[in-house]
Amino acid sequence: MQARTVRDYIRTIPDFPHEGILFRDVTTLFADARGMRLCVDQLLAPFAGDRIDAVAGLEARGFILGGAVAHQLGCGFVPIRKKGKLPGRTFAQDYDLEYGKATVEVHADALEPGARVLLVDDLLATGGTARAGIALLERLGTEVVGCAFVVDLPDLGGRAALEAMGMPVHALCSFEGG
Ligand SMILES: O=P(O)(O)OC[C@H]1O[C@H](OP(=O)(O)OP(=O)(O)O)[C@H](O)[C@@H]1O
Ligand SMILES: Nc1ncnc2[nH]cnc12
Repeated sequence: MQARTVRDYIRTIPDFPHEGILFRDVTTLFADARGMRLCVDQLLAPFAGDRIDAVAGLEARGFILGGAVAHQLGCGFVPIRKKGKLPGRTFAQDYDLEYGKATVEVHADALEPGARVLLVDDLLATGGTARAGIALLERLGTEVVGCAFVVDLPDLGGRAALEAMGMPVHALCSFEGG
């Protein structure tokens, strides 16, 4: 039977990358033409009436979605990368992950102050990555109009943390229990 919803295309792999983690694998969603189309359309739907000047995506899976969303909107794409990958002058932000610690960076001249930016990633877990991305975008003087994710893991608290900051959060599906 044909998969119907975005959630149906996502594969769960237990114990990756560590024992006890249920890894929600979006490669099976991205590999499907209809799945990708559903993702891009649904990620944008709540922001249809908003002015969006740019899309920012979080490395790595947020690049795949963010590029497609930016193309659909007809605006530019700004990568928020793991430490040490961007060649120009950067701002950096440390953060905690569900399984580890990391640092993300953005080019200091990536966007004009006042630009209205949509932040895109594949998955929201603790929200540490998204909060680091928002902090970088705000350091550039931009306004983050919202965050759009394919997957929310509500038990890990990311949505609650973002909403407590007053950030609009849009997720296409959720998995209870991590
Ligand atoms: O809400 P959080 O707890 O911060 O977790 C969510 C982040 O974790 C995953 O990326 P990961 O850091 O595994 O990097 P990758 O996309 O480069 O594999 C996912 O793609 C999000 O970016
Ligand atoms: N459970 C999970 N599945 C996929 N990516 C993740 N990033 C953080 N937690 C994850």
